[in-house]
Amino acid sequence: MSLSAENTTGNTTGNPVTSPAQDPVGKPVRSAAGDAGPAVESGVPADPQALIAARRVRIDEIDAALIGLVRERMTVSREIQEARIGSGGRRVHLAREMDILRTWGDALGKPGTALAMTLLELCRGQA
Ligand SMILES: C=C(O[C@@H]1C=C(C(=O)O)C=C[C@H]1O)C(=O)O
Repeated sequence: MSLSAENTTGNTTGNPVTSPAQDPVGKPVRSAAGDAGPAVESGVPADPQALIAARRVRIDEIDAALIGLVRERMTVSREIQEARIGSGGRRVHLAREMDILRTWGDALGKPGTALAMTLLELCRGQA
């Protein structure tokens, strides 16, 4: 499964992006959503409701993929914890958790750290 972003322009608005190079005369072009109707040069979708509906379908797909990945992470994490406990160790490994919190914080800031704490709670229970 791939979570790679469809949009390589760095645009995070969810709005279609058109460039003068692709559309020099400003005529309507297909939107980034593909099925959300034409967009215009300004980047304002001609049919915002169609765009919103189409992009929500994609958000639902992304959420389903994320939930699947979280469930897989829980399974893998449990395997590690059980192996460690089975060989006389502890469930929690604080140094490893600090690395994970740093990774998420570096990528996404404070909310990223909070998200990582939630992930860790899901994976190993309350510390
Ligand atoms: C999975 C592990 O065990 C625990 C769970 C972790 C996790 O879900 O990422 C991280 C550290 C440990 O507290 C591990 O040590 O890697």
